[in-house]
Amino acid sequence: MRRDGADVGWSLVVPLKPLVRAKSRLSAATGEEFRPRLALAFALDTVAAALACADVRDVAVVTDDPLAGERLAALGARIVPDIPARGLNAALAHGADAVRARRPGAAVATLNADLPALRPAELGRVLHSAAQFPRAFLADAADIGTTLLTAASGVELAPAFGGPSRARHLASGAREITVARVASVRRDVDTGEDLRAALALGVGPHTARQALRHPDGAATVDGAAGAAGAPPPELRAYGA
Ligand SMILES: Nc1nc2c(ncn2[C@@H]2O[C@H](COP(=O)(O)OP(=O)(O)OP(=O)(O)O)[C@@H](O)[C@H]2O)c(=O)[nH]1
Ligand SMILES: C=C(OP(=O)(O)O)C(=O)O
Repeated sequence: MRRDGADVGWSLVVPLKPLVRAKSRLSAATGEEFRPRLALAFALDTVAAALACADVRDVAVVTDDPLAGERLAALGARIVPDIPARGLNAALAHGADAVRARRPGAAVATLNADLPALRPAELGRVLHSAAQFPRAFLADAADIGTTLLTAASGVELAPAFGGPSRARHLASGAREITVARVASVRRDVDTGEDLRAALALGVGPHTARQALRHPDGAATVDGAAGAAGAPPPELRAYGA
């Protein structure tokens, strides 16, 4: 609550599967051992960048994973236990309910946990645009899925994620956000190719560290950095 009494700022809901099952489509590119570590790194970079966004008031992570819960709570996120075996949309509705149980007038935004290149200022631009509509969403980089869905104060979230969710969210009456210069908010990582695209944008420090540890990762990160010996852009603190 601001000093003038206004109840402002977005409450974010971030869903995260147990790490043992997360990012299954990445295992072909990264190997089974590395996949859960990367899934955790993506979530840490996503949540750290979200918490650094001036328009974000708080972040609730819906997860049953004990390690991820501990690490994300240490960043400042609230951990909401999942409803087991009900899937992503139930987890998101549950997270929004948990937020609004504490703050009934909350404006809620869901954000996927696989956005390792997320920039706080870009998330801010998306949220400013979303604030004009009762419900709004941002399509993923492939223009097929969704990375963010918002519901204004008093509006039901009604999430319809999974597969081609951009079309589903459009059909549900949510407004598509088309603001420019928000590539990092759309850059979800499901495959090895997506990971290379995120590294080229510049990922947060947790993902950068994992990429450097991976047998093939150092070459990828050096490639993204450009000049040999220069500090990779991925290792910089979050910038605009
Ligand atoms: N809490 C919770 N989060 C989920 C659930 N299913 C998916 N998610 C999260 O929702 C986002 C998008 O999920 P998916 O694309 O289905 O799963 P993923 O782990 O990212 O990738 P794949 O395993 O390759 O499908 C990610 O942040 C997931 O961790 C669920 O049942 N509960
Ligand atoms: C669940 C979704 O994401 P993903 O691309 O990770 O499957 C979605 O876009 O609705």
